[in-house]
Amino acid sequence: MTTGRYSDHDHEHYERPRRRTRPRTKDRPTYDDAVDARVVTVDRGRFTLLFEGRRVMAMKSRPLGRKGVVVGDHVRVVGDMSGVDGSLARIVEVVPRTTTLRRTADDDDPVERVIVSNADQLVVVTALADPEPRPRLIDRALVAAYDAGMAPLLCLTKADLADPETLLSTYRSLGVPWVVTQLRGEGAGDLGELLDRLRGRTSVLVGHSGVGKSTLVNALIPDAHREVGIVNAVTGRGRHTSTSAYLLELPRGDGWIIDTPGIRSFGLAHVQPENLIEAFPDLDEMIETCPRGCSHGTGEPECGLDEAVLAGQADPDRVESFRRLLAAREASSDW
Ligand SMILES: Nc1nc2c(ncn2[C@@H]2O[C@H](COP(=O)(O)OP(=O)(O)OP(=O)(O)O)[C@@H](O)[C@H]2O)c(=O)[nH]1
Ligand SMILES: [Zn+2]
Repeated sequence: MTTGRYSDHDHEHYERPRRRTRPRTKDRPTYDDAVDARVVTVDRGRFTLLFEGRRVMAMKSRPLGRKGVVVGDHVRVVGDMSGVDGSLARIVEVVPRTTTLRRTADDDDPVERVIVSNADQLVVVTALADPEPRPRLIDRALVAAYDAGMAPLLCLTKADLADPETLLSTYRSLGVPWVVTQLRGEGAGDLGELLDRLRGRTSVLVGHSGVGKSTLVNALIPDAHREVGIVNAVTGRGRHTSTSAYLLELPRGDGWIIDTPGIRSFGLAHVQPENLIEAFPDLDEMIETCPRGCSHGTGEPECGLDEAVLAGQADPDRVESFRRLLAAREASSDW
């Protein structure tokens, strides 16, 4: 018997349909004995899975073909699930993803790739000072979040060093929720507000080097042991042994976070103005009158957004913020 479960469903939109070189086998195994697990991290083709509270190593099995398996994936697995040294299970299916976050193409790899799946919140970690906030990068992260259908959260670290007001004024009209944290200096350590925002969700933490992301992860999950500090003077990167994303469970089952030491920028080339404006329901209805092919950017002739502003039907700050994000798609800046 064949089931649809192992058909060649492709959840990765970046992949062009591939010509099938082998006929679909009628007698493909159905893996009734497969169990559910979640991908914790990926290292050179080997996957660390979480299964019944323990870590199990696994590899992809043949039926998956070239389909990617990424951190955050819920997978179906067969084989040795003992997790003992040297054991290796096999991933036979990737459960359809609810969200995907991609990193940008780069010189080494011209394809935008999914790096993390099934996260519902993107936490943009930014220091209020040392290093200075980089609004362009925040904007790009927000575009990635809106496009992926993930809720954005600004996490402003090092509140002992600077006041958040200047930065927040830039994001107020976007309505992005925010929390401030402080893990050094007097009165440091209260993460209650952040924990409230993380509870019951899977959150991806992104941020460029030195913003205090590892410090934060270690404070949230004391046995995470993420490496802190020492930025390499030559590469500008932290001294991470691994650059892969890593899924961690918050204490007391309060939710999941995915740390992403390796992400240096987001793939936004695929983001269409129409995808982005969907995250702005108040503006979405204003573009119905736009001429065909309108990109809704600044200076577009007869864009419905301008008309709505003139008619007092749209908040000019909202329109400006939307257009700023639209323009941030094109900026190519790394973390
Ligand atoms: N003043 C101040 N310093 C902080 C705070 N949180 C972290 N730091 C310091 O900022 C530096 C960078 O912290 P990390 O946690 O390594 O930053 P990171 O974002 O993980 O950076 P990479 O490891 O390079 O990816 C360290 O020296 C921390 O001690 C804070 O709340 N206030
Ligand atoms: Zn328009």
